[in-house]
Amino acid sequence: MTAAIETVGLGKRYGRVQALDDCTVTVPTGRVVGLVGPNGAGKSTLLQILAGLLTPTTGSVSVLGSPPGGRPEQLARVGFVAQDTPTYATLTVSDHLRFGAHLNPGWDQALAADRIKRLGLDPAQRADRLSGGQRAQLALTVAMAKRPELLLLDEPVASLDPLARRDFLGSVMEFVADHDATVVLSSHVVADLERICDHLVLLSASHVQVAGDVEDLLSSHHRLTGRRRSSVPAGSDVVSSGHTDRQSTLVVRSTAPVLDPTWIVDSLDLEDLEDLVLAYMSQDVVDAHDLPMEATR
Ligand SMILES: Nc1ncnc2c1ncn2[C@@H]1O[C@H](COP(=O)(O)OP(=O)(O)OP(=O)(O)O)[C@@H](O)[C@H]1O
Repeated sequence: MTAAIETVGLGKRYGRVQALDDCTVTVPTGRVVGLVGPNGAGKSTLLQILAGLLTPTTGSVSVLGSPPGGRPEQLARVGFVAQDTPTYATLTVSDHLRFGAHLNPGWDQALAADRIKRLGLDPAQRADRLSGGQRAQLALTVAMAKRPELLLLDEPVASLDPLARRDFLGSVMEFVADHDATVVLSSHVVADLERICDHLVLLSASHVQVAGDVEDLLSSHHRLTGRRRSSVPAGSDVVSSGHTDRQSTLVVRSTAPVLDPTWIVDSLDLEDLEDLVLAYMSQDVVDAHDLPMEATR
């Protein structure tokens, strides 16, 4: 099956700034992807490359099996809402829908009109008189009514209050369920996205630190508790570590079960996802040699 997104060794340089480096990611179709990373990690750069708005400096990228951007048929398959949820200040809500219909051959007017009605937006209201949350919903409506196979949303909930955030994410979930689309949402905070994402790509300092289905990420990481200076189990990579005088607690990555009897091994669940992401994000990825313990690898 064709991947929704496939990048190999992707890099983007702006002058002296390496915004994205050696980024290799495969996202299967039908996933809701959380693209998570701190400020300046390269999230917007990656999304703009996927949308065909930026050309990479190195590497290759394929979106729905073709190079991004370029041909109109390819552009019609991808919806993109940029970070500042762009709308046209002096155009009304209904102008936006007319504009969308004019520019997009696959425009779904029924979907657009139904969403505007359900959101309680006044079709005659100018975009610059809408609240931030309403503007975000309008931009999302226009992107959804294109009926894209891939929807790219750059920090869509950053400026929304908790209620608007819930409504917005609910709309995204509904769209995914109804149209079998792939969605990528970026955020600084995994807590924003963990309710709806089944796949994560974690960018930090322009590199992909970890990527995969949430279920696989959780099952390939373990929390170990044991005597300080116990050996790190063979085949495990230490993601984070904490120590008291007598005890060490590690989060390790290991695809095989950890069978070392010197450690109590706990599996991770969805509640641990944020801590796991934070450990990677803070580049707390610890080399076993730095640990106050013997490494058996
Ligand atoms: N047009 C540009 N010219 C020069 N440098 C840029 C440009 N756009 C982005 N950068 C730099 O590239 C790096 C990655 O920026 P990018 O906007 O992709 O990160 P981000 O993860 O989306 O950040 P944020 O979460 O703050 O939006 C940053 O160091 C940024 O300063």
